[in-house]
Amino acid sequence: MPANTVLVITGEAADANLIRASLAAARDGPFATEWTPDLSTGLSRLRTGGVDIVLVNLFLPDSSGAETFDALFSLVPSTPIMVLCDEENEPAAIETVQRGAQGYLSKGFFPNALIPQALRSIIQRKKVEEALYLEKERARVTLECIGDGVLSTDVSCKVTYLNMQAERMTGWAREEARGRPIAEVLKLIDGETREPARNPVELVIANGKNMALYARSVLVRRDGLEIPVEDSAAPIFDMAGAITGAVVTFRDVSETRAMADRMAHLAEHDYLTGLPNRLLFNDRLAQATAYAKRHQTKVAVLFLDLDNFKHINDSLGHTIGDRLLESVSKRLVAQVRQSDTVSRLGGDEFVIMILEESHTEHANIAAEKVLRALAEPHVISGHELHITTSIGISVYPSDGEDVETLIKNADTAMYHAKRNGRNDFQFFNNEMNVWAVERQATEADLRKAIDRNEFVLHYQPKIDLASGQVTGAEALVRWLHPRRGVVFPDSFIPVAEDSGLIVAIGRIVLRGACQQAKTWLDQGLGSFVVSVNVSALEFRDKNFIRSTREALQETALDPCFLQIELTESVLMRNVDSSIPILHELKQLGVQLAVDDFGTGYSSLSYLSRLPIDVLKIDQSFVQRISSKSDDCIIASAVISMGASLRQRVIAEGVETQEQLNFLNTHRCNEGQGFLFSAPVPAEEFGRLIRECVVTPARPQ
Ligand SMILES: Nc1nc2c(ncn2[C@@H]2O[C@@H]3COP(=O)(O)O[C@H]4[C@@H](O)[C@H](n5cnc6c(=O)[nH]c(N)nc65)O[C@@H]4COP(=O)(O)O[C@H]3[C@H]2O)c(=O)[nH]1
Repeated sequence: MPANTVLVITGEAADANLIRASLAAARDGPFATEWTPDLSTGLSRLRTGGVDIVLVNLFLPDSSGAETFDALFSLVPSTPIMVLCDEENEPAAIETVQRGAQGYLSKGFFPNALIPQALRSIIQRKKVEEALYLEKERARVTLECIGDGVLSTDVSCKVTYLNMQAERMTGWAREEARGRPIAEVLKLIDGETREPARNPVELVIANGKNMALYARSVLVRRDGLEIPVEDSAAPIFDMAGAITGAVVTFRDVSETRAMADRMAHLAEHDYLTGLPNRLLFNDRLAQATAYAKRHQTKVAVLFLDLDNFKHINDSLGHTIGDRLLESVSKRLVAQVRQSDTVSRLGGDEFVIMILEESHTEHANIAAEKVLRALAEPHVISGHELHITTSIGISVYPSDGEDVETLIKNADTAMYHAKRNGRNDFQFFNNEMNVWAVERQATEADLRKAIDRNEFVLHYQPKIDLASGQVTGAEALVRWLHPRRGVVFPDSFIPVAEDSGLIVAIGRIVLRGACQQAKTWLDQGLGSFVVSVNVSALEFRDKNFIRSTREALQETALDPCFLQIELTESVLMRNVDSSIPILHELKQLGVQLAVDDFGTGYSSLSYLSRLPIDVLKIDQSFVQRISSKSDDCIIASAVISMGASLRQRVIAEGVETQEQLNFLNTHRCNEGQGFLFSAPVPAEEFGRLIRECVVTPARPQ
């Protein structure tokens, strides 16, 4: 054990010797005793360090009384100082004890055998005190610096300590809070029920175990502000293992809880419209059907698909498309009751769950209201957008007992509503399922057909009614199905349009028709135009112009021999965006024809704005021509409309001589129909031309 160094500062050498002798006799270890006769040499010695205890006589040659002590204490505050005194100086010595001295030693005790022991214990106690002080200081600084609130109580749950963060969060100053019940200072409520929550400190003291706070705890600050908090409490035990109190630490989790709430909301809602997403909708529908089962009620599912959304999105951009979806979702929510759920499944598909009693009158009413509300123009960024929707409705339990079936069947019914002319609603029936299965099979077969190129083109001649010359040929696609044989376009074009496969099929047709026209030209069969039908989806496809150009280039066909037929409804659906596409096509050098003319709602002013070469009167008008029919008036009106627009007019579906006579009388330019020839394969068409089998038609 290293010797403890004792510095004796006294002007009396005899006293110093007595003490030295006393310490030399120490049995529990050595002392190194040093002596200085006055304060200044004492202070110098202390500055060099290594002194464990100072024994000082307050009355020195260069200093006297309390001043002596103060000078030493201020230099070495953590070194114990004992004052040496005689009876007469005892009051001054006692006073230094109040100023920080460890004690005093009267002259009569200098030789006492207990002195070494006493000094040793003072030295050790001072060291322990110093270590404890540092420990406590470290803990205090840590507690004041950390971002969590820390609060401790005694065993009766009275507050004993709050760190600075706890002061801020509770609104209680440490001094004010001390001694108050914890429930008053740390006031917690259940964030969900808003009932007071039992304070964790009370539970910890009762159970003697650590515990976490209730997950949705909210701290009510002294001024009433509510802060969501999270954390834990732990008991404090004394050395004997008895609980003396508890510490609770808590942290402001407003941001993390808000973030968690946001994440939970996002997981169940559509980011764009804020409506419940598919996940939440499915869950609500499952609950609603379970309720309906118990109470023998019904649930209707309305499946909505916006009719022209894709086109608006493609032509005006996604920002406007998004705003339109927001506008649609607001209108949908406004049309149904609060107990119903409107959800966006994605894209332009929405579903609505309607709770019914025993009938489906709410679904009926809601569908009608939705159709009306959505058809009102949506004004977005200066554009007046018109959109309609098709709605399919399935009803629990008759159309399905589970969520998946109900949505699938409502979707199928929506499909039928769309096919029936859009802007309408349709209840599901079981026959639709058979149809849906067939449709699926057709779609799957069509995909294979594209890969295997199972398509052929038939050509139907167009005849100049005055000269009887063939002026052109309409290319009409046929599908050579490996099992079903020849499939006509009406059976597969709608499926191809709905599935988007029409774009690929259209390319095959376009290229095939250009190739055939070029072959006929090269064979010297005469100069006539070959026309192809182009669906809405192809026409609006951003690559349409490019693939038309490529087909012409690859086949080396002069563009003036190609005609693109577009139905009136395709053109009129969005005239503003149709016009630039039509102009681009015209720039390529191709001809443009309006198919099924008369069935849409084109006005003359619109038509005059379109760069159209040919109007094709829909066959329904032609076929109703008879001597007494009023339809004759329409047919003649359409012919004169074409003439006034300086466009060639072709009558489609000419079947009888009577119709032909009528058309000739009204100076219709061209005709097409079974009277001249049905659509035929390319070789046969070539033969027809070569052998002049097509009957020239002269007015009779
Ligand atoms: N009752 C009657 N019908 C006649 C007469 N003359 C011709 N037809 C038929 O009327 C349809 C005329 O074609 P469309 O109106 O463009 O109507 C076409 C067209 O909209 C569509 N289509 C045909 N080929 C294609 C194609 O390659 N692409 C696209 N997108 N659609 C096509 O399928 C529809 C039906 O085509 P098809 O079955 O070939 O039916 C053809 C043709 O065979 C007649 O005198 N009387």
